[in-house]
Amino acid sequence: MSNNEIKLDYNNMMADKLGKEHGISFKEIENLKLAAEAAHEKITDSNPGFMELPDSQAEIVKEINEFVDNNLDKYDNFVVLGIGGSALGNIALQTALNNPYYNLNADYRGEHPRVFFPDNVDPDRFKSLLETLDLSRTLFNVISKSGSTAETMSQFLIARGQVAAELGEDAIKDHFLATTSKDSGFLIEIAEREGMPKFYIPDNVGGRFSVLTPVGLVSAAFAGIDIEKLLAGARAMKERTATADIWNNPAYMHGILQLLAYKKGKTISVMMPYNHGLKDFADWYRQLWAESLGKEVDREGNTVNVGPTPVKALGATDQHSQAQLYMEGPFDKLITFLEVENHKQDIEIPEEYQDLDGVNYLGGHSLEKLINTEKQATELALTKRNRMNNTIIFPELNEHTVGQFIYMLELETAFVGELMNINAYNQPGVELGKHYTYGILGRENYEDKAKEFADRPEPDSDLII
Ligand SMILES: O=P(O)(O)OC[C@H]1O[C@](O)(CO)[C@@H](O)[C@@H]1O
Repeated sequence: MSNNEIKLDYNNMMADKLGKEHGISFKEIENLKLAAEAAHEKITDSNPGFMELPDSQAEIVKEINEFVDNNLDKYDNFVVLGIGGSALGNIALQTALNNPYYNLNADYRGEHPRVFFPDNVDPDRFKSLLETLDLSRTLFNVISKSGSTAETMSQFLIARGQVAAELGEDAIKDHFLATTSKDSGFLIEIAEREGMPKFYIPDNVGGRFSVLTPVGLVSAAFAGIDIEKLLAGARAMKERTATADIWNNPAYMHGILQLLAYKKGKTISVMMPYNHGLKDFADWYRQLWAESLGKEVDREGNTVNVGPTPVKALGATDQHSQAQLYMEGPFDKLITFLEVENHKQDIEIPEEYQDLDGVNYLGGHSLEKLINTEKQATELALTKRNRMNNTIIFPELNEHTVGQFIYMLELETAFVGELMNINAYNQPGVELGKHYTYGILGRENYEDKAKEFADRPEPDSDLII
């Protein structure tokens, strides 16, 4: 096992640690062996688009790196306009792999631009960003697979309007690039009309599985992240997880444990990194898990209404916010810790106040020692209370380990989808709310939704207090 390999420690999921009621037996895992083999076969046969990415991106990586090299000196700011799968992976990569103060400190950035992910359509947040940036030194990457997401297209229209007003219509092509489907949606049409540079999202890769396509790779490369190493990490995990042998496949084993936990009533899957750099990967995981596995019907069309609820937490911060609930509340959670053995930097706690025993024990330790000890202490405390927990261990946080992690979680999601006999690649449940918005805002062909909204029952004022 190489030093740069992430590992799964699932000791604290097992019945010998947690007791029969709350733990999992080897037999329960073994009983899923045949189902796992069948799921493995289905996945390998259908070969979902995300599985090809570690091997198929060499050309596009070259193209992205060339584009970045040719454009670095033109921009001080790089802004991602996108939401959901078109933003979360980008944010997670930036938080995990660049210095936390990258945007504030030119020494950390070198020749690379500041990066911004407005993500939401909160007017205060977006207007303030545009007021803050020098638009003549800003490149916007408009990312939308469908090319029609209301939030992203609104952000684009506003930013486009301001660039055109300040710098002229001819400047649009120099300040916007489009990352979208090659053959469908409105964004590709706009990009062509404007002469904007374009990167394509493969049709067979869904938004939440797309961080290793230009969706995540372009902003990462602009921010100085080594995208070849990222893909090499994904490739290493792809090789490791090519086996149907659940005992040697961390993606499948984590998936099986999550499924067994769900069946035992632990319907909440908490991801809790003890490393601030991984906090936005817990957010990325939330979308991946929720949209993929939260489904009304199974593959045969039977109503099943299934799906674990993914929750993000952060150690040590949430020890002072959530730990009470995790320790003593309902037995409805499985906690996956993310631990980084060697942090990028460390800092020693000075030895002061030797006469104060509530403070003096800290001196001489480092913050890495403190945060990793707190993780181990929380892990033991939870285990003593028969609370399911397991850990994905990163030897270090770097492109290679992050690439492994992304691929592992994506494969795990696809695998659990197969075991649950649901389609993990669609998200029909998000449409109705979008359609009401279209109708209310006057989009053509959504008049029935506008009418349904207008005709909705008046709220009972007695119930508004
Ligand atoms: O990339 P797009 O098409 O703008 O979609 C953004 C997000 O919206 C969703 O379709 C949900 O509304 C997600 O699945 C997707 O990641």
